[in-house]
Amino acid sequence: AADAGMSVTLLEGRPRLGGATFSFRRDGRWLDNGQHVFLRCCTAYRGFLDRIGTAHLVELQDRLDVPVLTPWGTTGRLHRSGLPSPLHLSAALSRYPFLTLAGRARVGVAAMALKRLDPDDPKLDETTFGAWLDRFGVTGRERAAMWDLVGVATLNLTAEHASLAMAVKVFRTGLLDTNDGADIGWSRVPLQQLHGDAAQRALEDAKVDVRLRTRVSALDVLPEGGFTVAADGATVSGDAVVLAVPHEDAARLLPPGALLLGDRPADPTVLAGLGSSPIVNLHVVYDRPVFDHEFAAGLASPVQWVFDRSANLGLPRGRYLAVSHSAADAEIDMTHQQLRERYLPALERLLPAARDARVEEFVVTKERTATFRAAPGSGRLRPHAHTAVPGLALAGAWTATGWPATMEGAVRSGLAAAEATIPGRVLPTTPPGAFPERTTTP
Ligand SMILES: Cc1cc2nc3c(=O)[nH]c(=O)nc-3n(C[C@H](O)[C@H](O)[C@H](O)COP(=O)(O)OP(=O)(O)OC[C@H]3O[C@@H](n4cnc5c(N)ncnc54)[C@H](O)[C@@H]3O)c2cc1C
Repeated sequence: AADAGMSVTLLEGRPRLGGATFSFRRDGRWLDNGQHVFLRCCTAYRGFLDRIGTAHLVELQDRLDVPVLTPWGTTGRLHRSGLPSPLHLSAALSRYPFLTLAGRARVGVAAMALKRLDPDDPKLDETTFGAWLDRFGVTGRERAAMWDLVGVATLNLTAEHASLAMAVKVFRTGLLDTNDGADIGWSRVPLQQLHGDAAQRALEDAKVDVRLRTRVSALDVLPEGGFTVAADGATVSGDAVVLAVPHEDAARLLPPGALLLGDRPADPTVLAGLGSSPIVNLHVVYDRPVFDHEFAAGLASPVQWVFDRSANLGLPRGRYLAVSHSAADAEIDMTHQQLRERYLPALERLLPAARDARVEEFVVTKERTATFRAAPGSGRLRPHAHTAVPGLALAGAWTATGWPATMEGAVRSGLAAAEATIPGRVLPTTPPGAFPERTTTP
């Protein structure tokens, strides 16, 4: 909005920007609240990094390549070639050691059927991805070895709970529509540096009045037009408001009659139906290198994904590992000790070098409401940016972005909300598939 020439005030309840992507200091070291990755197909997110001047601080694989580790020592690889989709995955599939010949055929047939589905078809939001996979005779083992490996990390739900519509979006956009969509990217620096701090600098350069530690308690529509926002004893007024808070907070703050679902008025309390899905991250520092990869997925292990974040702490490679566990309903209430007893032996089984290493630090970060639950029916509960009140727009990864709860969805929602509040103004957007040199003021 500031790029489009608006005078903008940003009210943030926390003492920092960055929202669900943040870092914290512990014993003088920066740890992220949770490992965040993006894919090459996340064009709006990558455009956002470019806009705030941090695109050079991320790594993006030339080609998708994921080592898949097992407790019995066999390592598989999910990787792509330069061939056009779907041939780009055929070599990996034919050599993937965790599928039988029949299993590979079933994966191929299901992938081709999935490519023909439209993620915007509301019917797909009425069933689970798991129920759909069952139609192809996909076994539990194949589901774990292929579909959940990608699906759980991106949807934050297992196939048996995830909406088919969201799964189609992820697998089509990432793996099937183009050959390079799923190349994986990650930050080389703490998230706070990549997002929050850099965004604050970019906003202030764009003359945005950024007010931290300013929690909004009420949002009112004025009879004569315009809005007032009450925040920590102060009142800010404006011609337009973007409400960019999680859905639970939006439900409390939305003025009566404002929410539209499918262009019909809806009571904001229905947003509670979006629910939440937790993520648990474990940060383990060893006294010596134990890991040979940048990251890897685990199979038949409580370790879903493990990342080498040693560079983040200025340690030699392979010493600081971040273990990311999505759809963590069973783990979220475990104690520190229970998580330690579950994950350290599991890491030793996947990484033989960890067996002789000493654990110097074991830190747990839990995000109970990490994302909304992308379950069947969630599509109906995700509003578009515009509301029934002209000048009031909604933003957030939970709104109707077409994406699951991701950084990409969050950025897309922000652009849509800014456009919705500025009638007649065309804002900089990101052309699909392109990584813009720089987002410019129109
Ligand atoms: C542990 C974890 C791992 C994840 N991994 C990935 C990943 O690998 N890849 C990926 O793409 N996505 C990932 N995500 C999801 C991604 O981080 C989120 O979808 C995205 O950041 C949400 O952005 P948002 O702007 O919608 O909401 P948020 O980032 O939650 O921002 C909302 C902001 O509103 C503020 N706020 C709330 N109420 C008020 C109020 N009353 N007044 C003022 N301010 C208020 C909050 O303080 C917050 O800063 C992960 C999330 C978590 C938690």
